[in-house]
Amino acid sequence: MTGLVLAGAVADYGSARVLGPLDLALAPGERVALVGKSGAGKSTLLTLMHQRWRDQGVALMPQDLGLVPSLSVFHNVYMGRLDRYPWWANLWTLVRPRQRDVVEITALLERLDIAEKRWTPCGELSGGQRQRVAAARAIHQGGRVLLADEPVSALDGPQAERVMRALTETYDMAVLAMHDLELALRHCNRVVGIQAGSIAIDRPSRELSTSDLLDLY
Ligand SMILES: Nc1ncnc2c1ncn2[C@@H]1O[C@H](COP(=O)(O)OP(=O)(O)OP(=O)(O)O)[C@@H](O)[C@H]1O
Repeated sequence: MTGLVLAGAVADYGSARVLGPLDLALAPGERVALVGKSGAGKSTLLTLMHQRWRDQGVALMPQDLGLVPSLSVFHNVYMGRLDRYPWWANLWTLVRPRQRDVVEITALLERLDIAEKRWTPCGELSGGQRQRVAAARAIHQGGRVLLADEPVSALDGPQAERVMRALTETYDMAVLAMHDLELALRHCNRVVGIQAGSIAIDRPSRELSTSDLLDLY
């Protein structure tokens, strides 16, 4: 499997440059923690990666999660694979889900400790529960690379560990915007630190401690 390259990435809002120009290459096996203070440009960079790599098999877990509140947990997770099935199969699933999908999605929800809410509408879940559903949808989707914007920000310690493990076990390549530096260093093998729209640090996690990253904040 080959890697992915983002070259000459630039983002402007009006006349203000908020990111770049910057280059970033992602090699197979790399799980990158994107760190930096609020407003540094992490979400903007993830958005650019999503746009550039859209046809490369990208799963996106956005900061706002993008769930449909009126649909059940099961159906929101199912949506990760909507484009794999014909329209009539998707429509049928709304009314009568196929047993094999129910079994597969239930197993995934059990892994993320949210299976008991399988048929609950997402609009009736807590923030942490919704975040686990969005993680399950990203895992169910599959693909070459995961882009996730603060995927465990609403979860307590053990839940965050569980979700980070599930995400990084599923995807060979990933870029995850993270605020919890210890969690980032434990689950990602490369750290890219963003400061004022530029790359200030780009090193393997094993060479870093949380104190090395504090200058970014
Ligand atoms: N729609 C927008 N219009 C104008 N400026 C924007 C817009 N979206 C983001 N910005 C600006 O771009 C910069 C980078 O924002 P971005 O959301 O990428 O930061 P971030 O590092 O992801 O922050 P956080 O950790 O708070 O999510 C910020 O200065 C922000 O104010």
